[in-house]
Amino acid sequence: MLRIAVPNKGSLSGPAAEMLHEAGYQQRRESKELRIVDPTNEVEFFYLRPRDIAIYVASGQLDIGLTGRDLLIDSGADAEEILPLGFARSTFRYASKPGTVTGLADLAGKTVATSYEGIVAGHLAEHGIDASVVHLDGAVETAIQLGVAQVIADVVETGTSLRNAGLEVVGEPIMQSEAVVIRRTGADGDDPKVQQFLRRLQGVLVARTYVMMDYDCRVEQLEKAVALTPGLESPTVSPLHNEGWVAVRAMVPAKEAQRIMDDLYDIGARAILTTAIHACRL
Ligand SMILES: Nc1ncnc2c1ncn2[C@@H]1O[C@H](COP(=O)(O)OP(=O)(O)OP(=O)(O)O)[C@@H](O)[C@H]1O
Ligand SMILES: O=P(O)(O)OC[C@H]1O[C@H](OP(=O)(O)OP(=O)(O)O)[C@H](O)[C@@H]1O
Ligand SMILES: [Mg+2]
Repeated sequence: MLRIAVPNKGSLSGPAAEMLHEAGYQQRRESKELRIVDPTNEVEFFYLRPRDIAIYVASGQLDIGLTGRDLLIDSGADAEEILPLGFARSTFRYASKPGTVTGLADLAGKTVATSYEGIVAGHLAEHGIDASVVHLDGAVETAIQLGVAQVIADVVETGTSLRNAGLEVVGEPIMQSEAVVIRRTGADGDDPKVQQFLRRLQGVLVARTYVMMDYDCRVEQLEKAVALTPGLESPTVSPLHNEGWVAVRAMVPAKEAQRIMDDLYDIGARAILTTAIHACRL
């Protein structure tokens, strides 16, 4: 049975459970459940604190974990990222009161408050900056106002929390994060159960980012049309009853679907339809 760690709380837990559900896995019905078995898929899910997931996976007791890239790096655990999942996207940045710190070099001698001590200590050491780090559990934006630190290092998504606290970012982002699948460093990459799990999640990612496009076009326009909709392998082209016309079917990136429909229309394609993809195995 495959043993998988899933975030039990916080920003990652809802979208992670949703993705697993879309991939056909049974999920817990109630937020207090800490472990469930999905007998049909032969998977056991452990609902753990996002911060602890890399540690469990590195210990070898669990095969796979879903967590944030920033949490993985912060933990320093012996685990590696094997699939980015495209949700909980954020940057990790320094911030301070406007005018107090203008660049990275200004951090020397300052105190940085953060919940991600591992990332910050590593980043400061890498740049040879001698600053103190104070660990806080959350809501670190307030640390400056309350005099615990002059600088914070935290997750930034929309920037609303920083703005509300009257802070501005300092320097370039320390890292870009998103939810990721992790395994123990050097674990057997060919394990068929792990491979099947990853294929299912990849199927969800494709179903979320692509749509199916169908249209009719004249044979003379086919080459131009196919250039607009090359599909993943190659589009399906079938003859229509009306001579000189063909029907074309290809997957296209959802974000570009409207632009592609306009371009197809302009070269004479008609009856252009897009439909959602519910599941997929590439
Ligand atoms: N506002 C946000 N937007 C996107 N990702 C976020 C946001 N806040 C936290 N994350 C991501 O969530 C993960 C942290 O999850 P965790 O549950 O520890 O904290 P949280 O989501 O801040 O929840 P809580 O504050 O309730 O503990 C990290 O990967 C982080 O990058
Ligand atoms: O840029 P934004 O869109 O404002 O998002 C970033 C904020 O979201 C998270 O906070 P959360 O609400 O989880 O509280 P916490 O600081 O206590 O973790 C994070 O720690 C930032 O404070
Ligand atoms: Mg938080």
